[in-house]
Amino acid sequence: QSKIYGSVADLPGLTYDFIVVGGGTAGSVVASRLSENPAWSVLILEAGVTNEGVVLSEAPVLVNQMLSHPIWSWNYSTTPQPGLNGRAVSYQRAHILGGCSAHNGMFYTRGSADDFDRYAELTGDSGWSWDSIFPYFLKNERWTAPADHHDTRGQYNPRVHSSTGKTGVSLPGYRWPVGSRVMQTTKELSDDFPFNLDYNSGNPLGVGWLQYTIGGGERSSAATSYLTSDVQQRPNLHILLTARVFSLLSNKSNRLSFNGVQFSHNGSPELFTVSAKKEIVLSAGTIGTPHVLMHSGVGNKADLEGLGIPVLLDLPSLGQNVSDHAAATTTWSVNSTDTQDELGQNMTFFNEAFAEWNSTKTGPFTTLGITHVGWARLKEGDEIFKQFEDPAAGPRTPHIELKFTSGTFGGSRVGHYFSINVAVASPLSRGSIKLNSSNPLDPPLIDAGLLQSDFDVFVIQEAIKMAQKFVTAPVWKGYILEQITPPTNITTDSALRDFIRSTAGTSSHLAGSAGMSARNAGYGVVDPDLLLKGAVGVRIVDASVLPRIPSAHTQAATYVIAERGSDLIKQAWS
Ligand SMILES: Cc1cc2nc3c(=O)[nH]c(=O)nc-3n(C[C@H](O)[C@H](O)[C@H](O)COP(=O)(O)OP(=O)(O)OC[C@H]3O[C@@H](n4cnc5c(N)ncnc54)[C@H](O)[C@@H]3O)c2cc1C
Repeated sequence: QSKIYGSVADLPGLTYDFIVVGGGTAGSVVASRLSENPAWSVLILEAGVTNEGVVLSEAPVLVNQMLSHPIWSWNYSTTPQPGLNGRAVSYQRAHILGGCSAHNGMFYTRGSADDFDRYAELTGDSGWSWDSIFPYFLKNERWTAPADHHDTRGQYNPRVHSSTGKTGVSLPGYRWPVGSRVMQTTKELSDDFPFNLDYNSGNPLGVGWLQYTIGGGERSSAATSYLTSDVQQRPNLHILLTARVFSLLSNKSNRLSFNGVQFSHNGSPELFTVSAKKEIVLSAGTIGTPHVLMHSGVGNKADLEGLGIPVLLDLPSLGQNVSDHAAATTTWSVNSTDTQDELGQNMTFFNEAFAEWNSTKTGPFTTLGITHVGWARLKEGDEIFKQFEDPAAGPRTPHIELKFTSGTFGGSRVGHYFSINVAVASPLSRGSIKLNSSNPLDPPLIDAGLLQSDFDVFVIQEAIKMAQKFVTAPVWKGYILEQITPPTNITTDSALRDFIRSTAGTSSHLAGSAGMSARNAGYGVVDPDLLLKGAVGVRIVDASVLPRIPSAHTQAATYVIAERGSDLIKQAWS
């Protein structure tokens, strides 16, 4: 008896202790944890569709096919980005139970200890420090053998992992040969690219084996790891899919208090209302959460008034301070056919690999072509720091990310390649989420702020130079044939910066639109307990509360926010 309901009429009632808006990465965790208490009733309202049987989500290698399909996406675009020479870029957000964890790149990267220590400092709550958060990483993570069961000694540090959590994490389960060249480079160019046994230890600097949210050869999403069939069958947990929340409703009291949620179902124009006896937990993500709140009358007063939305709470920080990891790619053609490109060009190989994955969950379908990831800092004392304040959280925090990829990164191109996708790990750029109209069905204005700061362009420029240095190690001789991107006729820094602005894109890591701040701060959206400032009844638990984007892909940080957020809710109501 799955508690996923097909219609509003089938719901057991219209009042619950907790209503979780958004069954995404964080929302799935919160609903799962809160419904551990059989005395509490929990309802998830998720706008997207089921994750059941979606092979493009389950088979790790098929993620790009999933991303090109509109049914599992909100199909957003950014506003024209001045930092990208005015280009507007497509902006992925998942429209499926499990949220972005069900269609992301599965990188499992926690960030630096400094990142979390800075959260503690910014919020005045030591509970967000690395040491305090560390047990939540372990509570979330279920370290798993890679799909090929290879000997993983020397590829990670077991002391910083846990095999008893929920979300499957593993090393690559199919070893593209380029991985051994990357490892050899850490020996041949060890000053620039030292090997790091485990970048998830709190000190990510160096090059290490990539850890993925993959278990048993399949993607492990928040839905598959926290909303398992036994959890879904709890009598106190209820899930309604294709339920699009329009706004939160306030009740009449002295203090602004929200206790209702208005939503549509299956795209019908009829609006329904459900009530929360204890709390509404907003987990609609960095775009969805401010969107719902602004349509509820919360946000920048002038902006809301300009759209004719009655203002209940003037909260100018809502939707501000968002950031992402802008990224660009360097690509070389190689003297080998044994790269991941082969899957896109050799149908026999593709079909055999798919059949292998279907029968044993092994083979090339169990991973992406990325074998390693590197994290690096700009040179200490670089001239750039005279012009810009260093945005990195501390000395263990990278400015640069390098993703070492067998094949083209995230796309297709005829031939065989090695790529290094580079990203700004600690961006200075900021963007915003704003409403476009008073119609809750209209997408918001998404300004991801990509490369808005010249500092971030400088970081990508230096990262591309690092990538080019990487392939000068002797081990690449005879393997690398020709540099494809950036084109070799780019010989000056200013031409390189032009290339970056005209080709760079997003990592889809948008965070920070409802940032945490200290209780007494005159800015921010939630307090350190994740409660909406200036109102009662609403807590925000998702990537929007990150006061700074971590120097890492954002799902691990989202998982720990959700785990700690669930504990904060339990403590408040027990
Ligand atoms: C393409 C892509 C690749 C990525 N790759 C990686 C990676 O490799 N590693 C990594 O660590 N991170 C990655 N990320 C980022 C990471 O997945 C996200 O930061 C994280 O999952 C965000 O979690 P969340 O809970 O904040 O939001 P989400 O997971 O987006 O959850 C929000 C949920 O709310 C629902 N929702 C929104 N609005 C409404 C509404 N009005 N009514 C009802 N429901 C609503 C959405 O449908 C969604 O299910 C990637 C993201 C994307 C998009």
